[in-house]
Amino acid sequence: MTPDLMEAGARLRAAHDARPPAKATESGDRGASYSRVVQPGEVDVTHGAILYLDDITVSFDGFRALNRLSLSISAGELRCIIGPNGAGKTTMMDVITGKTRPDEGKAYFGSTIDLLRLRESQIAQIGIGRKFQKPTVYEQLTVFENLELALKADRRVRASMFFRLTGEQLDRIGEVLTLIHLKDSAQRTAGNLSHGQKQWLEIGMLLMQDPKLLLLDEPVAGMTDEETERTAELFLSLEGSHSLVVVEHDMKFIGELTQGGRNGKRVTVLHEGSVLSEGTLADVQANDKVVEVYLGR
Ligand SMILES: Nc1ncnc2c1ncn2[C@@H]1O[C@H](COP(=O)(O)OP(=O)(O)OP(=O)(O)O)[C@@H](O)[C@H]1O
Repeated sequence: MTPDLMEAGARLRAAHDARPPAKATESGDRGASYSRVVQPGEVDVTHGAILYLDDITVSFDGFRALNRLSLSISAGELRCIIGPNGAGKTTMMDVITGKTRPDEGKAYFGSTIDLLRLRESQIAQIGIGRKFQKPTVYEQLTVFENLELALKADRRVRASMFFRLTGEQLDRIGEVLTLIHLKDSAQRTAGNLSHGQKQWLEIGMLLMQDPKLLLLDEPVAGMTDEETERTAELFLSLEGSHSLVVVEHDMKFIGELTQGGRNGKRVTVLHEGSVLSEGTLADVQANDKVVEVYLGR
């Protein structure tokens, strides 16, 4: 590994650990009484749900960004979340990933892991990966190096200094390169990729950490039609082996996601911090309240 790569890894880890929660009102006292040891990769989905939010409320200076939000995502499900600007979609992701602490409610990963007792870095380690809207790849590194770095992101700096890729890990990088359509670009500098390719690379970096649940915030914003279609194919290929929550405004993309893959895919419409409607895309599009919210009637 090059010194540059080691430094980048150290910076990534330091930045990750240093990030404070936006609101830290309850993690300390709630966690103290009956904490459990979190084993990486261990999620109990025997009851079917991989994510369970119950009555979550988040207030900012008295304004309820989330208002008693309840939502359940099944293991292996691909769930689309839509909603007008300000509906609370980003705040919901922030609660799941530990960036924002709710005032009230419960958030469970599987049936046993209480997310509200974990720090942001712990939540990432137990298998919840988040893709933000803007791609944040290492522009000066190659595509391959970005994926290699993602493998090491959860290692301590000292361990990563002596880290060598095993054959299995090389195979995994190869698999991910194929999945994200960047096999032929492995040695290209990430800064030279198109916007869509950078988005795929970042999704690939998440996949390197083998998340059980992927949270994807407006993944196709700024993509061409062809890139959007390929992204839908990619997500559909992950359905089943991963659980995906996709927040998106692009209804054509939502249409592609709901028509492909498993049948009966559900769409959740958020409005004013709560679930306004949930069902198939046809169900929610036919719902009068949804039409009213979107068309302002
Ligand atoms: N840190 C904050 N302080 C004050 N208000 C906030 C904060 N974060 C979010 N809000 C408000 O909470 C509401 C929900 O915001 P949020 O970003 O979750 O909505 P969204 O559905 O993701 O919107 P968009 O589709 O525009 O990204 C908005 O009215 C927003 O202004």
